[in-house]
Amino acid sequence: MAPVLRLLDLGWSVGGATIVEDVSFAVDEGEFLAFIGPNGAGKTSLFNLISGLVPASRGSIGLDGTDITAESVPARARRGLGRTFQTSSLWPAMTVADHVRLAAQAADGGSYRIWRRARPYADRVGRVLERTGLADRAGAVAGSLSHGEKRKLELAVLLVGEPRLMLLDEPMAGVSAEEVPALTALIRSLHRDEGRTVLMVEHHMDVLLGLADRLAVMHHGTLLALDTPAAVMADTTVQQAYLGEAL
Ligand SMILES: Nc1ncnc2c1ncn2[C@@H]1O[C@H](COP(=O)(O)OP(=O)(O)OP(=O)(O)O)[C@@H](O)[C@H]1O
Repeated sequence: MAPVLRLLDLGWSVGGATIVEDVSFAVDEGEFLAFIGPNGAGKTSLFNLISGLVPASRGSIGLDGTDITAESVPARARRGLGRTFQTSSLWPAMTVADHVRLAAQAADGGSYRIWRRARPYADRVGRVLERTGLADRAGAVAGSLSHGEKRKLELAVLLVGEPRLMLLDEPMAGVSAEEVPALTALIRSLHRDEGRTVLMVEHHMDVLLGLADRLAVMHHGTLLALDTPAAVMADTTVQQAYLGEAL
């Protein structure tokens, strides 16, 4: 079986600086691969390359055996690749349900036209809000949500497009300690119960240990290690890269 995603010598340079360098790895269907690494290591840049937000300077990206290196963000999304962002991408004055409805319209190839009729999307929106635990917040504006609810809404916006491969960039960022377990359980369920392939950047190892099949360590734009969590944590090169800090 071909891997879902295959990166080969992927690189990105901007303004004379090399941000991502010679990154190669493959991800199998249904796998959960987590990315760790110090600030500025290139994790978000790598996600930008995979999702098509920035063009690759070198190397290639294959999805289901097709070379998508030159494809646009929407073309990749149509193939089932979706992502969330490290910083919140919500409209504070728009309701939870409208966020998901507009994302559904966009996923159907429509535009983000706010005046389009809501009814055809009601069932789909309802299902996604139920799935993400936001059904009772459907009429609330995004600005009134807790940080954890905002992260769930970002997942709902992603899920309504039915991605098979989800890139989650620090989905716990800004979330209170009390809200982390529910969000972790939701992400685990999207992976284990629905079989979605997940790539996730996360700084908190305690969150990742119950989720990730493999850990990828980024350092200065390169892939320093890629292995099971236990093997990565025992890797002396990784330990040195973190200057003795506990992972
Ligand atoms: N558009 C850009 N132009 C110039 N430099 C950039 C650009 N985007 C990112 N960088 C630089 O590339 C490096 C990697 O950034 P990136 O955000 O990918 O790291 P990261 O591992 O995701 O960090 P963090 O954990 O802080 O989110 C940083 O030094 C950053 O300043």
